[in-house]
Amino acid sequence: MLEELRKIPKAELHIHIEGSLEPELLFSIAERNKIELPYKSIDEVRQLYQFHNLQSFLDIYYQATNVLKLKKDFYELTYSYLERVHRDGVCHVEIFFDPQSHTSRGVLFSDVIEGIHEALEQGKKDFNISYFIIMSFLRHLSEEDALEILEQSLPYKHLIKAVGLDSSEQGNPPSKFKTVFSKCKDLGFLTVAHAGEEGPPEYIWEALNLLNVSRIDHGVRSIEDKKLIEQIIENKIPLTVCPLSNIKLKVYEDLKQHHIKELFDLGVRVTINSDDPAYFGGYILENYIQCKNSLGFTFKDLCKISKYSIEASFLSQVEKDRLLTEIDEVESSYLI
Ligand SMILES: Nc1ncnc2[nH]cnc12
Ligand SMILES: [Zn+2]
Repeated sequence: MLEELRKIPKAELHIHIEGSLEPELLFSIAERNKIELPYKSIDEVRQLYQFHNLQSFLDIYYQATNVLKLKKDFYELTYSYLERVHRDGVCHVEIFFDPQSHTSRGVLFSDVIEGIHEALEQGKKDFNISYFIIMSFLRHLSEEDALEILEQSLPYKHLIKAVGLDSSEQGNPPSKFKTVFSKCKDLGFLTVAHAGEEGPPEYIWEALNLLNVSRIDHGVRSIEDKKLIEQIIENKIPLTVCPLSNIKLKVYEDLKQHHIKELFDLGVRVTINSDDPAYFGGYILENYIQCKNSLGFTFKDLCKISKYSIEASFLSQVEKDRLLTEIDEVESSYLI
């Protein structure tokens, strides 16, 4: 079954490229950039990856991000991720990057986006993985800061498909970013937002009604609001769920308690993603496998979830139809 799961063409729609920085790469880039790390070994770093909530993770994530300085670093980070998920059967990625966490340290916006973009182009040639880039605003910063980075991004607008909203959720509701999201829409960007990871269902309502998002990132706390679930089902709003992330960040104590299967059974278009795979114990395929093992998803269910990931992507309908047919072929060859 593992081999069959690997073969299902999947889209990954919720991956922070900075969250794919494996300790090995962290050390090698730090050495190249002559940055002294506060840890001595890879093992010591991995031991730090015990989190009790989102903020305890973000503190370590932003610290590690500090080693990324040059275009070459962003290229290497992104290409390593693609090399890795190619083995998981990923055919399309929509990756987040957090420009503010780099430009605030003096890194050039151009180096960040060009490094990421060139790696994605190379990955398309080498692994046949298509892509879109999503620029994420850091919600713990002000809306003025978001407007400022939006301004800096405009020369690279052709490389950015959508904007998102991430970082510390509690106390930073989507409504804080209404103006910048409205400006982004006017400029032609699509929009997504993290909501209902740790924050209440009200934040999901705000993301839908005030930011007009195409997808909700995480969204697991929608289960607490019956009306919201009805709305999500009726309007076919996809949720980009990250099961192993939710366990590592203690949204749930155990995968068996996760609501993804309940949401799926209700008819919500859930997708399975990795979020920050270098920190959370698994890339996308591992998330699929553990959902199957802990929550009783069948192979057919997981094919349906992959189809949701294609349908929820920003690909053209022609591209979607081609990939949906490929999933049908994998599914029927397994079920024969
Ligand atoms: N899981 C997550 N939630 C919010 N912001 C993030 N940035 C990176 N990972 C994140
Ligand atoms: Zn995320």
